[in-house]
Amino acid sequence: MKTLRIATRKSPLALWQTEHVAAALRAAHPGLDVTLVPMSTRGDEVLDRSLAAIGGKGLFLKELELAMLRGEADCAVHSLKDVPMELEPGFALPAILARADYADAFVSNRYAGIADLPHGARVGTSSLRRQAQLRALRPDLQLVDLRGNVNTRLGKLDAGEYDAIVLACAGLERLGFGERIRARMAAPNWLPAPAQGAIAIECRDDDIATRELCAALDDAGTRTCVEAERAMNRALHGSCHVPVAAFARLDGEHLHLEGLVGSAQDGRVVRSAGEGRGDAPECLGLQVAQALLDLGAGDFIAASHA
Ligand SMILES: NCc1[nH]cc(CCC(=O)O)c1CC(=O)O
Repeated sequence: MKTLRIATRKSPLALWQTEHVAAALRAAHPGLDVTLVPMSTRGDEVLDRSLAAIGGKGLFLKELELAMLRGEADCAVHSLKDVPMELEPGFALPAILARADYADAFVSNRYAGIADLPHGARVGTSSLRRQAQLRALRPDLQLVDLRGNVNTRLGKLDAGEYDAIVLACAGLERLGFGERIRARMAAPNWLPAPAQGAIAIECRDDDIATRELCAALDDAGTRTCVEAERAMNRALHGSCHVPVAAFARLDGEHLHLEGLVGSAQDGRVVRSAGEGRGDAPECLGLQVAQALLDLGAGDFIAASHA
């Protein structure tokens, strides 16, 4: 019997997502023996500093990639929004699964939505993208850092540390916390992280057998949309240092992309949108990135790197 070992982070969300992929792989390939290889990453261990400060999202991938290079795992499962725009050389994404809800969630024990928050309310989020959009909507809010996994963040909200927090709907739904979503924060008023809600499988570029097994789970429509979003972000030198948001949807052959770049400092945002063909998502990503730069997005990007 063939076996496939999947490396995963140990957070409850990562484990849920990897179990989900493992079940789908078993269903697609009866007789395949799929096992999990749970691992700790630096991104999970260092919780007292912002992700941007300790080196960005690649931290969640590195240990898993090393395990694949050492031959201890065949592939790894990630939230695609945590995968850097430039994949490490020698690796590929043989499957991007059908996207779950892409939207963010307003979560609070007292208020129904952003508009209900009293003046100066404390809102927890460490995402620069969420901070920039919150500042643009409500300059009076007090934005407070909030790291840790989804369960930890909900725990801090319940302990009264925040009036509200913002999380991804997908992560809440997957962990069975869907009823905690007080309001969906969705396009066009509020944009998600590029690829939010999409799960990806990563493996070694030269591991053809693993690539073929995983390819059975690929969702072409999701891949098209997230390629446009990621191409836009890449062209803007997006990382977690720069507040960039993007959302694409495919309507037949037409691909629509909305993008936003914000300033985490002062609540200024620039937005743009474009339409293109579903067979050329990167072109559309570049086009919307250029439109954002023409509107002055470069100033925010330069300021974030200063
Ligand atoms: N930043 C961590 C992270 N990475 C992916 C998700 C949600 C699941 C997804 O986007 O598929 C989350 C939690 C959150 O932002 O609330």
